[in-house]
Amino acid sequence: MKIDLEYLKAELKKEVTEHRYIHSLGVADTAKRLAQIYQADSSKAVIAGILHDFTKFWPKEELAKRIRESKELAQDLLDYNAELWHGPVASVVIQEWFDIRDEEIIMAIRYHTSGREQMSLLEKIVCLADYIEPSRQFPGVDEIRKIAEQDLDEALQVAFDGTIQFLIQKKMKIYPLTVKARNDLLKE
Ligand SMILES: Nc1ncnc2c1ncn2[C@@H]1O[C@H](COP(=O)(O)OP(=O)(O)O)[C@@H](O)[C@H]1O
Repeated sequence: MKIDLEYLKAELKKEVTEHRYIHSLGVADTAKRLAQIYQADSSKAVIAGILHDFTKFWPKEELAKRIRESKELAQDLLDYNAELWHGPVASVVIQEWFDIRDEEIIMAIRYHTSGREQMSLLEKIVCLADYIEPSRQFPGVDEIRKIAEQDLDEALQVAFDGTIQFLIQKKMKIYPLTVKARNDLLKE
């Protein structure tokens, strides 16, 4: 794929904080390494990693508007945590801004926070990379990093368990796709 990564990074830098920029490059790096281990397309993994949080700092009203105006995005997102909105919106925005038309990249960005049932290999890789990239620090992250080297599905399931536990602890609504994603990984 002929996409100028330096251009994507420069555009990302204009949209996000320094911390988020470093996180995004960490996700790109980790996704690349996971793609090498699990034989996915590493150039797609890098592009999705760089761009997954592209709209993270857009105002909530703008994100909600983009979801309402989109025929591609699930409208029920609007009934849940606004933290879930930036991935789906970024997956639409990158099509317009960068003419990225690759469905695998688009879906990996769209579902990087929630996951979903029947995730593709690239979706799993980007979602897990977001959880374990080097600047992430939370209890248990090293254990997930270890599992990630051996078993992609198990590592992602443990990551979703952590997210679900976090939401329960905070008494927050759980967007059901994450539960579905987690159950699906247990079945596989
Ligand atoms: N199923 C879900 N339902 C509701 N909120 C969720 C769900 N999954 C993740 N979140 C929220 O999204 C946040 C993580 O977003 P994420 O995109 O992974 O982080 P980042 O944007 O920092 O890479 C969690 O802290 C949680 O608040």
